[in-house]
Amino acid sequence: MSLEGKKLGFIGTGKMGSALIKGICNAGLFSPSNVYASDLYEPSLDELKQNVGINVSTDNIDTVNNSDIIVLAIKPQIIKKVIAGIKDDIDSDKLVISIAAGVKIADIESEFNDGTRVIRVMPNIAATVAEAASAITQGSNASKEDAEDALEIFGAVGSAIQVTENLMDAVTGLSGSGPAYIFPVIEAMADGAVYEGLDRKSALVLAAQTILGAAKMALETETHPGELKDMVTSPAGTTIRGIKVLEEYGIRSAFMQAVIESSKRSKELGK
Ligand SMILES: NC(=O)C1=CN([C@@H]2O[C@H](COP(=O)(O)OP(=O)(O)OC[C@H]3O[C@@H](n4cnc5c(N)ncnc54)[C@H](O)[C@@H]3O)[C@@H](O)[C@H]2O)C=CC1
Ligand SMILES: O=C(O)[C@@H]1CCC=N1
Repeated sequence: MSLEGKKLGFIGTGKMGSALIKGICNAGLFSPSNVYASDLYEPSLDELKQNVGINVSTDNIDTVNNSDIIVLAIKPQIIKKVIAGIKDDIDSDKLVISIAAGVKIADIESEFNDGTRVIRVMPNIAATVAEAASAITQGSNASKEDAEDALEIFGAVGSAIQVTENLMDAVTGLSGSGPAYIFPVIEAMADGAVYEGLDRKSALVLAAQTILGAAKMALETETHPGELKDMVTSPAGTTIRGIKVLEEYGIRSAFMQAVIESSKRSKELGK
């Protein structure tokens, strides 16, 4: 196993860095003693040290020096500044993984010293519960083994595929941002049932489980979603009344447009 004996570092332990650290440690892919993380915000480091047992520091150089693979989990807007602070401690033995939305591999590589191995990944927040959908793409100095390592890391917290870099903005608009499109759907569906008299707790459980079940069917039956929808929709039944309302509100167009706009923003962040 190519990850054997390797140490994993995270620069940035905000929402996504923490989600990945928790998911990866829970999956048992790395023991917490082989995981290092740094951030400027000490409470998030303390939480990870206490609850997960990883090594933490407020100095990014500690993360770099202790790790073979370094995940940059900081905002796209500060990635250049953060790289400037670590680049001279990164040699060709280390692999850098950026999860920053929009930021192109060539722009990351140009901030590092020549020859730095870089992989770009777009994960999502469901890494915390080992259900992330991630796509990876390989930089010009990264090897096939580096891509395999990245697929193994992100595959341990969900499913991970490899794409060409020109598709990373589409992935960002779809699965990177996607959980945030679905959480309000869960809340809104539950609201409908609360309106009809169901208690909030039961409504949220049923709404979330309904989305989980529908997603699992789409993945496991490999049946077209239209056909799955037809399986639920009885002639003159209840479902078609609900579907008519969703169509009247332009639900398909709304979701399509959300993915397109988010992808556009990802492209903007890369400029
Ligand atoms: N939140 C999400 O669902 C997803 C986020 N991403 C990407 O992940 C990256 C991080 O996003 P979030 O975790 O949401 O942001 P966040 O704001 O929650 O976390 C960023 C962390 O970086 C820390 N930080 C700031 N300056 C630093 C420095 N100089 N050195 C070390 N740490 C520093 C902050 O204190 C903060 O804890 C972004 O590039 C984003 O595009 C990618 C996929 C999904
Ligand atoms: O909203 C964002 O910019 C980040 C990237 C994908 C999900 N969250």
